[in-house]
Amino acid sequence: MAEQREMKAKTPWHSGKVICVAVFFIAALITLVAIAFVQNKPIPQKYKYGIVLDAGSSHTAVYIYEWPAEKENNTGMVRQRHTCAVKGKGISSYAQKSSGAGQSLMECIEDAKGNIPADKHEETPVYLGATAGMRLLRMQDSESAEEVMTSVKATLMSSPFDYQGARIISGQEEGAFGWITVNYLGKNFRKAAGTMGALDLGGASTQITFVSGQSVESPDNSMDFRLYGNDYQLYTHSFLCYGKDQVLKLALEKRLMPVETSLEDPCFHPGYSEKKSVKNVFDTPCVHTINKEDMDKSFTHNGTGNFTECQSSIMKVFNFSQCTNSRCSFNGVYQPPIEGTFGAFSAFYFVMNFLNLTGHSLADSKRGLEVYCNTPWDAIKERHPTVKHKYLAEYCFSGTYILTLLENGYNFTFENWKHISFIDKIEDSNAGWTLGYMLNLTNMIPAEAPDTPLMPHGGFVTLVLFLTIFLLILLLLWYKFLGLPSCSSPKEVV
Ligand SMILES: O=P(O)(O)OP(=O)(O)OP(=O)(O)OC[C@H]1O[C@@H](n2cnc3c(O)ncnc32)[C@H](O)[C@@H]1O
Ligand SMILES: [Ca+2]
Repeated sequence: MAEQREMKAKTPWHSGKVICVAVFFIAALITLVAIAFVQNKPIPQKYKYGIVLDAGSSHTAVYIYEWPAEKENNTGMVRQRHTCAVKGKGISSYAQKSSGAGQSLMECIEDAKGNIPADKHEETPVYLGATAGMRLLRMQDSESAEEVMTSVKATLMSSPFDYQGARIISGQEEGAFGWITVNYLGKNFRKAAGTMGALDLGGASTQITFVSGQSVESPDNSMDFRLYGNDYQLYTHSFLCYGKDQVLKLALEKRLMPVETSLEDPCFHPGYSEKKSVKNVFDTPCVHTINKEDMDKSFTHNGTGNFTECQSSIMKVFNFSQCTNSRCSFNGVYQPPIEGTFGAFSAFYFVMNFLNLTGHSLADSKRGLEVYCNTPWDAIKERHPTVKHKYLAEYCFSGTYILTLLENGYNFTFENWKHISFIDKIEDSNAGWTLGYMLNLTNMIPAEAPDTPLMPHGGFVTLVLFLTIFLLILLLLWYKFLGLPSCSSPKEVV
């Protein structure tokens, strides 16, 4: 008996208690591994969607955004899922037949239906923001502007989406939301490095927006935001009539007065010659009104292709003579000194990208344009047979305008020119005001930084699993080298 007891004491695996403990260990281990697997398994992601229609002066674009439902307050989580370009011109071109404005959106609304899961249609907000084209129409004919807006509202309200409004946004909003978009996409709000200014060149207006170290002197140019726990005072200004289509009319107006039958233009290529109607130049509130007789005339627009002369003629569209603030850009508009880096998008990008000037210094850009503007029109057409005729004819003018606006208008220098990046998209999402507009209206940018857990959930579960296995191994090693702690009473040991 004594021998048997001794044997059992030496081979504790035979002890009922040990078997019991081992069974519990193994069961606990299996449970832990199972929990870790289940918790770490990717849960099917739930997405939310939002639609913004950018009713610009030249055209309307529909943007569909998507984001993971539970992460909507994190910077950089919303991305552009899809875009649809509305056929035809901008909604302001439907002034004489307002019902056509709403009708023109139908195709892209159908397209959006196919791009968002049907069960999400009802909860997907849809917004429309109209910009400078509608601002001009409102100035010219407020009744027609109202009718056009009523028409687009009706179309959006009849869609299955959650209609959240259609309005003409202000120039300050256009500038500020463009700034929010580029900095949200660049994840700059939660970085110490600071933010990026935004430069937007549309067809009818242009915006400049940046954080200025100096206090903004004029209240009209100041916008305050508190985002992710930081305060930003923005300088922003929108120049109505200084988008690339309207500014061409301003430049032509200066050269066309008094109305002649032909016009020699250094901003168009040598050999370019087209008959145009005077009405096409003077049909906007951006230029002076002329008498009806002159309005019905036409003129021949001849190119002479000279960059330096083109620049001098473009300088005439800016007024540098009056400034009631400490400093101004042009037309008496206050502007603090340029600071930091800038993202330049829309036509800034389209034009500079076409001219292959997105990565060049200001001096090289001027040299490039000198050669380009002087190239005969026939050679240009031959080189770019597929490019839209209107764009192609105007790249010399547009490029020269961009350089003049940035250097002489906004006071960029040869030195800080390199801080401008000409951008179209940031990580597959277009730079523009629409994303910032939606983020703001859906309260997706919190004023205070959301609390973030120390580590992601998956990491936490994995860490707990590893620590448990580690403890189990320690326990086994302890048993192997020191034996099982005795369960018998001290009396028996004695
Ligand atoms: O902001 P607003 O002023 O309302 O105008 P928009 O929103 O319609 O203006 P866009 O940025 O869409 O375009 C700016 C201008 O660039 C023109 N544009 C678009 N694509 C272009 C391209 O590939 N090359 C040259 N010009 C282009 C367009 O016709 C406009 O005149
Ligand atoms: Ca625009």
